[in-house]
Amino acid sequence: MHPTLPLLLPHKASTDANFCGFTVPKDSQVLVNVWAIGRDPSIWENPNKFMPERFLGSGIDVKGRNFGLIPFGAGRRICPGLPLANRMLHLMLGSLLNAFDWKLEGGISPSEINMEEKFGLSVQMAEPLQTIPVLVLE
Ligand code: HEM
Repeated sequence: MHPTLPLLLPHKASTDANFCGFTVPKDSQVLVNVWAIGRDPSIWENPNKFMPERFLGSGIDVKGRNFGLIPFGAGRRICPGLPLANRMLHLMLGSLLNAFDWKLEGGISPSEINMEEKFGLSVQMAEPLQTIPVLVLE
């Protein structure tokens, strides 16, 4: 899993809270490590493997109902742009795949793509993906 914001946005506890036996004092800053949740082998089989087909028929989505996968957060502060992002991503990806045939620069095969990540406030590919679009739709 490759969440855009590996620690979501900083949250603050509005009251003292008990979380899995730990006391979270009022006013603590709380960071949710969704990157680590996505790499937890007790939740995901082969967590480091890029396997989008793992979600086929699983019923798991990114809408904040499955806490193993919350790239948009969850609860009251869930990303309000989720419905827009969800529509735009499908539209953009569908249009790009429909209009172009994609080749990898240097003639490398898809399995050779370096999926390592570079960390910051957001996660990026350590080695940017270099692709060559070949127009198939006039
Ligand atoms: C793929 C695209 C996007 C991803 C992965 C994403 C992810 C996130 C995440 C992880 C948060 C923090 C949630 C939390 O801390 O619990 C967030 C908050 C937010 N996002 Fe997005 N977002 C995306 C697109 C958008 C778009 C398109 C908009 C606006 C049009 C938007 C507006 C916001 C706003 C305003 C917040 C702050 C909400 C709050 O703090 O109450 N996001 N987003």
